[in-house]
Amino acid sequence: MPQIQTPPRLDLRALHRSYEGREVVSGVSLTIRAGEVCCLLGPSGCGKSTTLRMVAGVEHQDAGEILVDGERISGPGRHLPAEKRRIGLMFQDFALFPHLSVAENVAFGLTGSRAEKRARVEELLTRVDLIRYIDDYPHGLSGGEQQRVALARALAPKPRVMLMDEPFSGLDNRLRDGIRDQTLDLLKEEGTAVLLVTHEPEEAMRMADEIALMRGGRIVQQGAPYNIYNAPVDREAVAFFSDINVIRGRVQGALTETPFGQFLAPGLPDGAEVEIVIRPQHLSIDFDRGGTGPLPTAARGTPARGIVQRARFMGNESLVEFRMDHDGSILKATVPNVFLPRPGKPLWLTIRRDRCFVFPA
Ligand SMILES: Nc1ncnc2c1ncn2[C@@H]1O[C@H](COP(=O)(O)OP(=O)(O)OP(=O)(O)O)[C@@H](O)[C@H]1O
Repeated sequence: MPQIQTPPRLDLRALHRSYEGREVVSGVSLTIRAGEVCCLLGPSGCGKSTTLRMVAGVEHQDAGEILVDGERISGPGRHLPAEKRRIGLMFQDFALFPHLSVAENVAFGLTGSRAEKRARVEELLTRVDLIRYIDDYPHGLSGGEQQRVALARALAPKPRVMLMDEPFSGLDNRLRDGIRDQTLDLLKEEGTAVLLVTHEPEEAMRMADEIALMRGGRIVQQGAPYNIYNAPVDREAVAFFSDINVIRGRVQGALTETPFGQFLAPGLPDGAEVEIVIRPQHLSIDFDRGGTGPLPTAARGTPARGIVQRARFMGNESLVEFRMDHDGSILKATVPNVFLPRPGKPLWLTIRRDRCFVFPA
């Protein structure tokens, strides 16, 4: 039997957009299936919101196509207006209509009989746990409750695609996690394809099935959060998720010699400069034993000595900064719980070789 492939719910093909001669979105392509959440993650100004606005239909791309369920809704010679796209929107300043009740807000975009509308409103308000406020007005609700009403309103007409731009950034930290989880559950149940824009790595890791890492108008890497975190494409991709340490070396015979031992540098020519990038939590600290450190191992390589510059307690871990004997560079290590050695103390560092990333400099 031939397999019938359903097209992705949302399919962006090589979108481009320039303002005043400057390209701010350069060839963005991605697909999202029904029930999946894709996060566009990147620093401010990298073109995330512009991409979202093109999908919403409030802005037109200069080139490229947008398809929903295989139907071209925007491309050369065709631009379905925003209100015909069946795309839901949820933005940071989600303003509910203050003069309409909670029920009227949720029913706003609905068509059908009174009874049908009422049934859908009740269904959604029950699912966001706000049915008791159905006849109240928005001003009486907390920020988090208003946010959930906004979510119910956006989902009420059963949009095929939901666009969310930093939807949780106005909420305080304690509320945010709960609302994120509830939102995610509801989006999954509804089977909507979600394109969510954020500049916060934690939000992307928490929400996304897939992350598209954006920089300078381009998607530089795309994949499951685990893969983006553990197999980053370049130094900036590592640095976007955490503090980093960089150890420099030069390639000789596909190997790079460093004070921490040799590293493989496959495919790089002799003489090439490389950067070995490692996160602070993957450095280990060991005591000085009269001028020597721990014995070298295959997993952790050779130890190198550094002098503690400062140590700070960060809540569930401690951050220790070292000035390294071999080149005076600063390396940072984090350790769980409390470890606060005095400045000036010599200690030895080893690095988890399976957690190092080697990039050409
Ligand atoms: N209407 C416009 N006219 C001119 N330049 C614009 C316009 N809209 C956006 N830009 C520029 O395009 C670039 C990308 O903006 P965009 O809002 O897409 O970035 P972003 O990644 O969403 O950032 P942020 O998170 O800060 O919104 C920025 O340099 C911005 O100044």
